[in-house]
Amino acid sequence: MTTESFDMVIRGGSVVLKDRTAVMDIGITGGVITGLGQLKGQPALDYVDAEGLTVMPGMIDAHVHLNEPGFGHWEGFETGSAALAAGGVTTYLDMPLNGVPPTVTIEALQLKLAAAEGRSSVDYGLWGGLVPGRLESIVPLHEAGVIGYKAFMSAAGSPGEDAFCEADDYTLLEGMKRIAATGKVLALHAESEPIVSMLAQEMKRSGRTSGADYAASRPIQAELEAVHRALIYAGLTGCRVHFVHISSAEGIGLIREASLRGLDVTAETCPHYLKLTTDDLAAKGAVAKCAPPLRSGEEREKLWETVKKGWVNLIASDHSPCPSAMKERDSFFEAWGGIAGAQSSLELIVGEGHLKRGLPLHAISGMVSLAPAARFGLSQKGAIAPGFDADLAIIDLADSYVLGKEHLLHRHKHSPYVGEELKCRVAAVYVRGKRVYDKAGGVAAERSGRWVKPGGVEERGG
Ligand SMILES: NC(=O)NC(NC(N)=O)C(=O)[O-]
Ligand SMILES: [Zn+2]
Ligand SMILES: [Zn+2]
Repeated sequence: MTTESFDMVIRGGSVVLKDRTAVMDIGITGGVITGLGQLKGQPALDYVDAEGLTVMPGMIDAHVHLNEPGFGHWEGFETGSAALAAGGVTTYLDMPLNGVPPTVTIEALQLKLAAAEGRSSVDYGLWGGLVPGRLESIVPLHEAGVIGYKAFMSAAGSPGEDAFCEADDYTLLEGMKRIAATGKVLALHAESEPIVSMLAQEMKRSGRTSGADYAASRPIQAELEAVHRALIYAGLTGCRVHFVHISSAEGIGLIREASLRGLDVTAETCPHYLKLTTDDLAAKGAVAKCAPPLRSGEEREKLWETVKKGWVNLIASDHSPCPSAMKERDSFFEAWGGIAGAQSSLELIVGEGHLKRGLPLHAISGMVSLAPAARFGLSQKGAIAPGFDADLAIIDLADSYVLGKEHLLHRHKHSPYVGEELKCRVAAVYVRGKRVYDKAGGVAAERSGRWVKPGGVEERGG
């Protein structure tokens, strides 16, 4: 493909395509990839030298909790998106529950959009919520352009008074029926409330409140029971379901089997289940607390096997930040559940998956970029190919470093990955052809992230 003159050519990088990696140039015009291949001799206004570096599609982080409106003191669009940009993320999908109010009505969606406008370094989509008593919001939220809907099958931790409630079985079934009619996806936190609340009560009653006790109170069976039930509901209602943060190989296997039987279901896991284990709960404390909890080293390796077999559809951070003091509680049960990992996902997965375990880069890119774009209808995004948005993460595979608090750009400087060696590093990030981050200069002052809706990009403001 040729063009008269590019706005920019990124020269000589190892470019990660859908099915292979190859050294080539990327020509960009008007924020879109317009040339790919050997572009030497073709004029451009600007050149970027990527020789010796790897150019991946920017990560699309499908699972991020930012806390605006209302709880910007936990995490805001500016700090959260800065961390994401530095981590090679070019689009993120914000979950509906950690802002106040939660995104369960059109009014709340408008508040979320107003809070985000002009303040995000990278593009973003917004999830709506499925909660009891709000079934009437499903269609208006769909029409307004939410990515899909998030529901919890066990109690959801959410800040503020106006809490985001878990869906009872009636809400789940009726909600799934209505969501099916919109064609959108229901993202499910699948843990059985009866199992986890019964076991948590037992632990707390007997004074067992360590990290290991917390993990034991949310066993893999809780995940499997909820996945089973939701798969049956998906079969009954025809609802497309995306299972977020699956923590076990068995859970991934159940979802994979159901998809082979014809259900429209996908599975997500997160970098923390692929990097950390229950040992880290003792070593690192509640910064490593999340739900479902971290699993054993043996389980982690079983999960990697499912990744290698291509059974995991996508990987997302589940960045769920909080003030650091909320991680410092005597009882593990009282600490905030959520891992602040936004900045490290891509570096971790490339390091652990490609550099350590030999997974090809295009397979990683498939899980972190192409699959989320395809699953959630972001047709302009997720691949390095002509006609796609020039959303790119340039990675230096030889630049390993130990993550320190000083690197973190999100609001509260804790992460379970502090002190860990990351085997590669994001060198520069482009969103629609604009540089939003580079290692030397940090995050660009101009915050040009836009709201993306399934089926296209919403132009808001300037
Ligand atoms: N309120 C949250 O951010 N919850 C999240 N917390 C985790 N994963 O520990 C989640 O996705 O369930
Ligand atoms: Zn969840
Ligand atoms: Zn989450």
